[in-house]
Amino acid sequence: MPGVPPSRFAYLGPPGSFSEAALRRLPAARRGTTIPVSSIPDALDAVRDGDVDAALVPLENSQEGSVPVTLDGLVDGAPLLITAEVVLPVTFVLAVASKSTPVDRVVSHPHAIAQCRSWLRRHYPQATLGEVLSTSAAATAVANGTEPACVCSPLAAEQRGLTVIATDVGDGDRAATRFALVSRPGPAGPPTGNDVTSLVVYISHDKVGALESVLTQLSVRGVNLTRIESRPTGERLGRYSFYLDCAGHINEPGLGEALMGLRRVCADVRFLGSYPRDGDDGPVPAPIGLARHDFADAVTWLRGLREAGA
Ligand SMILES: O=C(O)C(=O)Cc1ccccc1
Repeated sequence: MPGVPPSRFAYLGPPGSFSEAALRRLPAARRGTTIPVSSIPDALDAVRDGDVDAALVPLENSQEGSVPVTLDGLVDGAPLLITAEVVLPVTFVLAVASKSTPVDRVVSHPHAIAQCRSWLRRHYPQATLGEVLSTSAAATAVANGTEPACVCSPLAAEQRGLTVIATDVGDGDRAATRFALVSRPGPAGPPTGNDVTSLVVYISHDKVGALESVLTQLSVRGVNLTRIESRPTGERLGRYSFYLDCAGHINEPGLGEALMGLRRVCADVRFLGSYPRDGDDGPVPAPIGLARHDFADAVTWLRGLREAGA
C-alpha cells in the first residue's frame, strides 16, 4: 500500500547477527516486527513474495568488498529498490562452547572468515575454516556442539552462553559493513542533499568505449561515482554488468539527466534506488556550472527560449 511505512522486516538471522544489529539502527524497524530468515536470497524472496515489507541485507564491507549473493539477488528476479542504507562498524570475537575445546576448526559467514583470516592463520594455523550462512548461525552451531569454534559478534556469543577466547580478531581496525534496506518498488523518498543512487548498467560489449561513455554521462552532469563493481551476467564468459553507486538523488536534475543519458547509451539500466547516505562522508562540491541551481537556471532559460524566443 503506497504511503504506509514498512512494519515487517526480514533480516539474515538467527538473532545476534550483524544484520539484526544494523536493522535495529532504523527507527521504523525498532517500532515494527523483525523476522530472522536463514539466507540472503530468502530475505529478498520474502520481500518479493509480500511476506514482509522490507529486508535488511549486507551489501559490502571494508575488507572484502561486495557481497556477491546480495548484488546478484538484487538483479535476478522481480525488481526491488533500496530505500535506506546502514553502515555498521563490526568487531569479531572467537568463541567456543567451553574453554577446553580444541580450536581445530572455525566457522562463520564467508565475509567474517575473510575479515579474520590473517588473525586466524597467525593464532590457529592448524585450524580449518568453514563457511555457514551467518555469524549468528555459526554461534548456534557452536552452542549445539555441531562445530568447535566460531567467529561472531560479541552479542551472538553472549546470547548463547559461549566462552569468548579472543576479542577483536578482525584484520582491520576500522572494519565496517554497509547494509541495504530493500523494498518492493515505489516512489523514492525526498532528496536529503546527501543521497546515494544505485544502478546496474549493461553495456554493449561490441562498442569501443562503451564503459567510458557510461562514466561520461555521469561526469558531464557533475555526478560523483562512489562505487563501481563488475559482475558476470551469467550469459557467457566475458559478459559483465556494472554496479554503480552515484552521489545524488533521482529527483535532482543532474542525476535525472544522467539517468536519461545512460538509458540512451546502455543496452539496459536497472535503477536500484535513491536513498540517504549513512556515515560521515558529505557530498563533494559540484564542479562549476553543475550545481543544482545551475541545472534549474538552465531549465528556466530553455523554457523561456522555447516559449518567447528570449
Ligand atoms: O552473518 C552476519 O551476522 C551478517 O549479518 C552478515 C555479515 C557477516 C560479516 C560481516 C558483516 C555482516
